Amino acid sequence: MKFTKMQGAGNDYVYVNGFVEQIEDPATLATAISNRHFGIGSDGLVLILPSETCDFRMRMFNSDGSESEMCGNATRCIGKFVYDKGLTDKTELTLETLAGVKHLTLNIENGKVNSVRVDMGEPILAPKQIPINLDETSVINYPIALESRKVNITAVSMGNPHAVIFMDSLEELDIQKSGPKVEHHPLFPRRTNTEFAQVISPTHIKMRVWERGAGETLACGTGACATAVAAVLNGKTERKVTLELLGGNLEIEWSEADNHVYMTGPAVTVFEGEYLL
Ligand SMILES: N[C@@H](CCC[C@H](N)C(=O)O)C(=O)O
Repeated sequence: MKFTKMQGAGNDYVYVNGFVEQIEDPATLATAISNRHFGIGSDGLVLILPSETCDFRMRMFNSDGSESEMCGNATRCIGKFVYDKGLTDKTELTLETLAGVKHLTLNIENGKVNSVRVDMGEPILAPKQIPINLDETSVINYPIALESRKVNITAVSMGNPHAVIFMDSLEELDIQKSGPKVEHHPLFPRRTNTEFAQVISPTHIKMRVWERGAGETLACGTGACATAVAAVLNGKTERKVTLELLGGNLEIEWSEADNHVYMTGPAVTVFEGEYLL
């Protein structure tokens, strides 16, 4: 199987051209190839597929084999993959995902894509749709128990579930301990991605992420969008912010005009190869 390893702000996936390769069991393949010792090494697997309604279709699998509805960093890398490889010459693309249609704008430099702006759509705050088992209209700065501790979460779906926790400082964060506890908290019937965020200024947030099905990653596009939305809902920042992640920065804007969240960030090809199935 031919593959391309790509990363967006350090969130790395193995990308496979599903127009050419037939993948019978992507969940099992995702687990095998993601292994950083016995596989290619990645946060998961992304399939680029034909679509009946859009230019392309994405399927994304975490490193534990679970399929996610959405992946922000992968949408940007798909934009780069299809343009740089000549699968399209369009710089405005539609992408079908399990979380609806996403609109991509490719920024070209020297004939190649160097960054991508994605219309990530409207954030979802209704608990049933996130999903989180609470009878509230929205879950903003809501206290939950993590064993003996209490933390306040803001729950946002960007097509996939996120719990955002604001902290005074990320210095004291033990993400290997706290991440899995929020991911598997009984309030979240389909588990959750978790963002730990420190507001640096009204236009700058530092963030670390514990991803559902993958553990800590260097960046999460949907997580950055959810964090920007949560920061506005909690009165902490302006609507246009820089999200500083371990693997790089993402520019996020929650537009007042159309309620959509816009994400701009890098997309990088790391290497290509063949994997023996
Ligand atoms: N890293 C991604 C999100 C990946 C999906 C997530 N782990 C889930 O299960 O929802 C991003 O860039 O958005």
